[in-house]
Amino acid sequence: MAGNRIPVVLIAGFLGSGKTTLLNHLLRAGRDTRVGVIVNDFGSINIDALAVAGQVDSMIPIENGCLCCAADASELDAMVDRLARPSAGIDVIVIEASGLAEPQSMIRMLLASEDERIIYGGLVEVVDAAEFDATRDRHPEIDRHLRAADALVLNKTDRMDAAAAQRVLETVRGIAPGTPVVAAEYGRVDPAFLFEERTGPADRAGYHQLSFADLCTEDHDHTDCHEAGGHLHAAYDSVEFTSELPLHPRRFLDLLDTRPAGLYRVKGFAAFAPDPDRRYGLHAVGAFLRFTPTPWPAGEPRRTQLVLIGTGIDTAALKEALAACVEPDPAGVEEHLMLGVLRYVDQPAEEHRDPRDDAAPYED
Ligand SMILES: Nc1nc2c(ncn2[C@@H]2O[C@H](COP(=O)(O)OP(=O)(O)OP(=O)(O)O)[C@@H](O)[C@H]2O)c(=O)[nH]1
Repeated sequence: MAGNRIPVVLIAGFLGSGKTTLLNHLLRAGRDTRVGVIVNDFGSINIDALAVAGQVDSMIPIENGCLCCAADASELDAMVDRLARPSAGIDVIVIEASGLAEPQSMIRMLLASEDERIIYGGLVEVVDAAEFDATRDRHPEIDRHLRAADALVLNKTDRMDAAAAQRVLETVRGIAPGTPVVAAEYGRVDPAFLFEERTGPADRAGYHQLSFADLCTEDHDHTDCHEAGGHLHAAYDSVEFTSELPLHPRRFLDLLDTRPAGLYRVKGFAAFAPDPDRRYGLHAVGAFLRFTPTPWPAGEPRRTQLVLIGTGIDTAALKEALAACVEPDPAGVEEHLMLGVLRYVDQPAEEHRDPRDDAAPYED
């Protein structure tokens, strides 16, 4: 009976748009809803999974490759099935796609699922309002992603003035006419916008959830884009970096401050030699850079783990440069060298922002 099926909601959006932040918000705000989560990150270190761990009823991380490139749907099917088993008591399953995912491929997999306990609950596309024009210039295929969405979250509106936000809103509405759009800061949207309304009656105004047939019509487009290199993956490389020894703050900051424009996304956790008791969550999205220090969770190794994603980057040189940031003699590094890092730490002045809404894990 379709009415009892567990909806599977897909959250997608370009690199750094705020998918994990939105997911963390939903997990906290939708207290009465038991959410099962599948998190698919681009690299082999699943930073996103680390960022939601501990806040979720049931989570399955997927590393090493984007789900949308999986040859068949069976892997995804098996995971969804695990979460949908009655003993898990899950009300809704949310899949966070990687920032380079091709949402149509994932929708197709979900619609093809023969699991009778689930039903595709729609695609929610997160848009970074502040980066929207630049991202669209580089990747016109983003329009196709917006058109596949059932709901759009225009995120990061705090990073621009009201007129600019309105202009982006109108552009987005023009690309995907009829699709509900909600403006948000730090992914703070009413969970009902994603969970209940998205899985509501298919005939209400504005609702145009894609059917399998719609996707097959777009297949042509999709195949072409894979082959012609239009798929977002085709243009991007990633570097993963792990170190058991802490980093030298100045050397690491120099590397970040001079990062090439193509290095669009950096995320992870850093350990710095002069501040051994704190773990520095790190996010760079385009030119934006921020560190979020929190105490190291008890029992967790004080290890630096980073994922760097970019286009036209020299991955070998980047790995070498990162290795050169490792400090073999942590005790000899002076504390004042942390000042450069602290420039990128948010001050508590951001009163209206609940820091727990950030993608970094605050619930130690
Ligand atoms: N100013 C501002 N920053 C935000 C907002 N939402 C998210 N961020 C920040 O943007 C950065 C990236 O957020 P994430 O939630 O990790 O983005 P993501 O889409 O999951 O990233 P990928 O999985 O790498 O594609 C983090 O530093 C967030 O704190 C927002 O509304 N305003």
